Amino acid sequence: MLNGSKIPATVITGFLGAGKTTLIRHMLANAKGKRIALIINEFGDLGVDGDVLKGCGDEVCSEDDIVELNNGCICCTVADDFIPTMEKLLARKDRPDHIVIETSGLALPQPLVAAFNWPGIKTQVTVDGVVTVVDSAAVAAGRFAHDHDKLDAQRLADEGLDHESPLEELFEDQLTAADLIILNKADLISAGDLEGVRAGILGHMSRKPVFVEARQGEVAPEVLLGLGVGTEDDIANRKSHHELHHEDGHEHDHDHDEFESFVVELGPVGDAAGFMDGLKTLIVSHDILRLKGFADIPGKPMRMVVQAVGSRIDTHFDRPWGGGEVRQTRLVVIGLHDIDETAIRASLATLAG
Ligand SMILES: Nc1nc2c(ncn2[C@@H]2O[C@H](COP(=O)(O)OP(=O)(O)OP(=O)(O)O)[C@@H](O)[C@H]2O)c(=O)[nH]1
Repeated sequence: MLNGSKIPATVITGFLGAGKTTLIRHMLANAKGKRIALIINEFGDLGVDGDVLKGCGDEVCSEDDIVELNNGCICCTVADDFIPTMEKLLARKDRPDHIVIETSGLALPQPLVAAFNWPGIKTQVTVDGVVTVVDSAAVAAGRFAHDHDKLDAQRLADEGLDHESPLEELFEDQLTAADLIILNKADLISAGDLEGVRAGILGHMSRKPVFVEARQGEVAPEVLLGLGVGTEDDIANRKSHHELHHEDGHEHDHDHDEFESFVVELGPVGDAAGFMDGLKTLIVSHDILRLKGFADIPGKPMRMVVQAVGSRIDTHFDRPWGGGEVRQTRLVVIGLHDIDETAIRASLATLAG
């Protein structure tokens, strides 16, 4: 098959809460009839992103076109999950015009992009480009720069491990793979700080990808789709820390054991405002990296979406609870491996009342 007739696939990566789902929602709402298939991978097993996207009501994102892979990070389940999913997608009679893959915020894009070199895939699909979404406000606040001193000390003591924090390493690996970098959340910082973020990223890179600034993931689909890079042919030049480490002869599996996630199920939240205040304190005191899900607020016909990235919390009511649907509060919590799950569960139960 000629290159021109391959289906283009865009890989959207970026750390937890950077704005990947927001970017995809905006893209779908503005896709102008282009038939897009979505593959969504999440670290926590609650499937919030898929649910948010299915709830958007756009014609281009019918439920049939959304495949959720919630069985761990896509980079570790390429052979078992991703390849079979792609094969099924390609076997469909109504093949999509474009495939968009949202990786989990903890995934390394490299193994996923490399999978496009698998024989059954390479002849039919090409990676149009890797888009890395950056939470510019979090970068400006130093979120990815040596902020986990305890863990760093541990790693420094262990000769077998890299000497960077897991957040910093992952952030760099996701940038290393990028063809296009979206400096998202530009609304939260000054123009000067945004310039600082751009310069800081550029200073760490040997390649020079394209940068686009964004607010609320608002990037025109023509900018995101149609990069035409064929990234699978260049992925060997964009190695992750993990791959470089292996080349040095170290045996250290990339298995996400530096991060932990769990789902908390609660009853109705009596005092929504008090709950959010308490949540903010809890997030800071336990260094929760990401918390998201849905809450049942008594007296409200709609379910409330809860989105926390660091101590920033957004809430909104997205849709009415369905007729046969059990009203329930369900939150996924993600943190570093030593996160105190028992204490967090107990505090959340107390806060919900
Ligand atoms: N202020 C501001 N908030 C944003 C922007 N983009 C996204 N958000 C908010 O950030 C939160 C996380 O956004 P998501 O799109 O869910 O992020 P994500 O990268 O898909 O998150 P994970 O899949 O959990 O890694 C949500 O509350 C969004 O509304 C932005 O440009 N500015």
